Order: sequence, then C-alpha cells, then structure tokens
Amino acid sequence: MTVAPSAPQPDTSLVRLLAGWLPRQRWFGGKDGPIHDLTIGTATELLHGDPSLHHLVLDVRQDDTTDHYQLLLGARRDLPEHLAPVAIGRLESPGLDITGYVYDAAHDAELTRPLLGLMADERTVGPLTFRRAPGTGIRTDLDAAPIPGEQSNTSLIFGDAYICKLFRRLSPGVSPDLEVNLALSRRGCEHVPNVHGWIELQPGALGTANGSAPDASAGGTDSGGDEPVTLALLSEFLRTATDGWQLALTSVRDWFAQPAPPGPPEPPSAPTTRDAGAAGGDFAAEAERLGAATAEVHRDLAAAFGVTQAPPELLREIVFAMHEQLDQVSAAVPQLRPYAPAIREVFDRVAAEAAPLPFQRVHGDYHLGQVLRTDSGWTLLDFEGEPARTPAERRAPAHPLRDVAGMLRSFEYAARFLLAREGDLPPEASDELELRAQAWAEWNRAAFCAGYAAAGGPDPAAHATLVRAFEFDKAVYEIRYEARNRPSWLPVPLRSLARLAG
Ligand SMILES: Nc1ncnc2c1ncn2[C@@H]1O[C@H](COP(=O)(O)OP(=O)(O)O)[C@@H](O)[C@H]1O
Ligand SMILES: O=P(O)(O)O[C@H]1O[C@H](CO)[C@@H](O[C@H]2O[C@H](CO)[C@@H](O)[C@H](O)[C@H]2O)[C@H](O)[C@H]1O
Repeated sequence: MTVAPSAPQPDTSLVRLLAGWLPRQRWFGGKDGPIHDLTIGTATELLHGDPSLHHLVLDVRQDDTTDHYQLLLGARRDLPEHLAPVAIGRLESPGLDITGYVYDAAHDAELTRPLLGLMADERTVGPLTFRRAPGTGIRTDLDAAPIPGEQSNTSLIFGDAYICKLFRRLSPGVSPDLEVNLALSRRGCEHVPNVHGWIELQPGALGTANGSAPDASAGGTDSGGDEPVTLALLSEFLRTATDGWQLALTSVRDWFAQPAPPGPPEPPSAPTTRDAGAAGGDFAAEAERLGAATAEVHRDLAAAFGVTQAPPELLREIVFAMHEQLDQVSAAVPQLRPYAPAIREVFDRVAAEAAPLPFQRVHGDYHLGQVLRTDSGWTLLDFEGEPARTPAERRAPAHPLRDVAGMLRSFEYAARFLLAREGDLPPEASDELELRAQAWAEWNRAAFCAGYAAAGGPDPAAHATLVRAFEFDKAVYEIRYEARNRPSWLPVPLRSLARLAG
C-alpha cells in the first residue's frame, strides 16, 4: 500500500492499521485485488472522552477505482475483553486526537446508543446530519447489538424497537432504500417497515473532502453528486418476522423428508396451490400472498415515482447489456458456456419486440432473503438494487417483471440449495430429490405468479419471453456473484440454469 501524497495523513499508523484490517471485513467489496491507496476522507468526532467515538469515511483506491467505506471507530485506553474480537489495533502515537486501542464501534453498545439521541434531536456534527422522520419519535434509551451473519452492510438492533442499517460502501446521493421507504410509507403502503430516522453526509463530501479527484463512484459521472449521502437508515424492527428464505428452506426440507413413493419417481404434474400443501410444500399459499404483496408494492412505486413508456431502442440497449454481462461471466466461469446459445436466443427474441413497455421504479434485487413474513403479512426490505450495479443503474426505471423474475429465481435457489450440497447422495436418491426440487419450484413459482397477476400486476404468463430473459440475466448475474463471493454455492444457479436452458 502507498499513501496518496495529496491526502491529509494525520496519523500514518492509524491508516496502516486500517489498511490491514479492512480487507478482512465481510462487507469490503474489493477483495479481488490489493489496496493501492487508503486515505481518511472525513473524520468527525462524535463523542469525546474515554471511550471516544469517531465517524470516518475511508477513501480506498484499487487500480483506477476509488471506493468509500464508512466506519464508526471507537477508541479506549484499555480494551475490555468483549471488544477484543473487533479490535483494529493499538495506536503507537496519537493522531486525529485518537489514542489507545481502536476498534469497530458498531459492536460497542456504549458508543452506538448515543446515535439515537443525535437522530432524535436532529443534530448536525461537522459534515454529518442526524435526521428524524417527520411525524415520528425516537426512543433514546436502547442498547444495540449487530445482527449476526454475513451481510453487505452492518445492521444494529436497538432493543426490540429499531433496526439501524449502517451502509458500509457508500454511494453518492440519497440511498434508494431511504428514498423508496419514505415514498412508500407516505402512501400508506403496508408492505415496508416505518422509517424513524437516518444519518447523512453533506453533499460533495465523498471523494472531494480529501482533495482527491471526483470519480465515477463518487458522483463525477453518476447521479446524486449534489445530494447528501445516506450513511444509515433507522427503521421499525419487525420482531415477529421470519425471512422468506428460511421459511422456504423449511418447506423444501419437509418436502424432501416425505417418504418416497414406491417405484420410479413420477415427473411433476401441473402445479396447483393444493398440490403444494399436499406435498408438504406448505409454502404455496405464502408464495401466492407474496405475489400479491409484490404487485401492491409495484402499484405504489408506480404511483410514487411515475411510469414511463420505454421505447424499443431502450429495450435493445438493455438486451445489449445482458449480452455483455453474459460475455464477461462466460469468460470468467467456463461452466456457463454450454448454456450461452440458448440464453442469447431468448435475449434476441426480446430485442426484436417492437412495442414500448411501461417502466417504473422497482426493487432491483428481489429475492426471498429480502422479504419478511410477519404476523400481518409480507414486508419488503432493501431497495438498494444489486450491489454490483452503479448508483444510476440501481435507481433507473425498469419493467416490474424484472422483480418477478428475481423472485422466480429465488424459488429455484431454495428448491436446489439443499440438493446442491448433497453431492454424496446415491444417484437414485438424487434423481428423486431432483424431481421433488423441480416440483417444489414449479408449484411455488406458479403460485407467486398467480398472486401477482390477481393483485393487478402484469401477468407473467402473458410476457413469458420477457420473464425468461430477465430470469436468464439474473442467473448469469448470480453465477458471477457466487463465483466471486461464495464459490461453494456456484452449483446452485448452475443446476437450475441447466433446467431453465435445457
Ligand atoms: N425492519 C426489519 N425488521 C426485522 N428484521 C429486519 C428488518 N430489516 C432488516 N432485517 C433483517 O436484517 C437482514 C439484513 O437486512 P438488509 O436490509 O437486507 O441488509 P443488507 O443490505 O446488509 O443485506 C434481513 O435479511 C433481515 O433478516
Ligand atoms: O441481499 P443482497 O443485496 O446482499 O444480495 C446479494 O446477495 C444475495 C445472497 O445473500 C444474492 O441472492 C442469491 O442468493 C439468495 C440465497 O442466499 C437467493 O435467494 C437469491 O435468489 C440469489 O440471487 C443476490 O443475488 C445478491 O445481489
């Protein structure tokens, strides 16, 4: 690592500690290559004393790209044992008025509790502004713990009342998650959690505060350069919720555990909601309700952000981008290549369509892990779009069936997830389970589509080629995502692609 000469370097040892620590974090997006420069873009002291709390934006250059990461840095003279696992190191010399042990303060309830007060009082500290959502109150007496598990961001649960998502890699402008949640809440949409507050960084502070040249990721060529940058989002915590992925996997497990009928396995018959219940796949009624909730959210998104008629040229550009992604992923993942001709043929059929299509704001990265089932129904989360897309792409209007295709892929994932990890099963058991997986996916996909169309969404069956193209595009994206992030999961999208393209 080298240190950018133009950047203020108040404490080289802090920068060096951070450069060693950052690549080990789950949420660090640049694991593919080395860090060339790491500088502290902004440093804001939020709490003075021992312990002290500092908000840092780290500007991380890798090749020609500069990414910005947010860190709540805690500092203490002595580090208690419970914070040892999140230690970043011990500063040999003080800098930025920070001394002693430094650590990831997201894990220190003593330091995260005051964030609630700052939002409740709508305070401004340096370039940071803490906001309370209009018409809401914020309790300030709650301790937080980060949610366990691997995440792209870090979410803190305050008591049983709030969940606060701290965005790790920062994008320019207002986060689509905040923007969409506020717009939907204003319309009384019951399928999103209430927003209570948020934290933002003043416009222009990303990538320019340290004198480095503005870059694409900091808003130079992208949307959002004049807007505040969303740093965190405080929402109602839905304590009775279970996420759709867990519910679906439980249903698949039950279905796989049913005794096998004697004789060779039967191919699945035409799906109905009742079949799925009989099959132990008790999820179909939920899938249908989820389809309806999705259509209702799409309707509210259309009302809040408007609908445009996308001309055929735009559709051709989109198809061009689908081909490009397929080229790139096929080059990197050879197992995808045998399916490419079938995929390209479907893409080209969509490009040949002549009629304009209604485009609107959509979820953008819709899957079973983004929906929660509460006592009262389905709630949709995380309107950030796909993490690998640019901020402008994530906010761009799209056809709503793109979300439908995302969820259809997720049913495939859930059906095949257990199977892809059962490599040592005897071949007969594998065949039987493969048919069961296929049946589960078909029942639930059909139920979801039926619920979506019945609640007023465009009927997926009437746009079969478009849905298939979106599904293929998502599958290609997933193959790249898994190859990069979870190689042991790669067989999941590959196996389902074999069926989809077969
Ligand atoms: N309002 C909420 N109530 C309860 N749990 C939530 C809520 N929002 C998020 N979660 C939980 O936190 C997880 C991560 O949230 P998400 O917004 O998808 O973050 P990330 O961008 O890090 O993936 C979700 O899968 C869900 O289990
Ligand atoms: O939730 P994120 O915004 O971080 O989305 C990314 O990660 C997802 C995995 O956590 C990934 O989703 C894929 O795996 C899911 C099961 O874990 C499955 O339900 C989805 O259908 C599948 O796409 C998502 O693609 C990625 O953008």
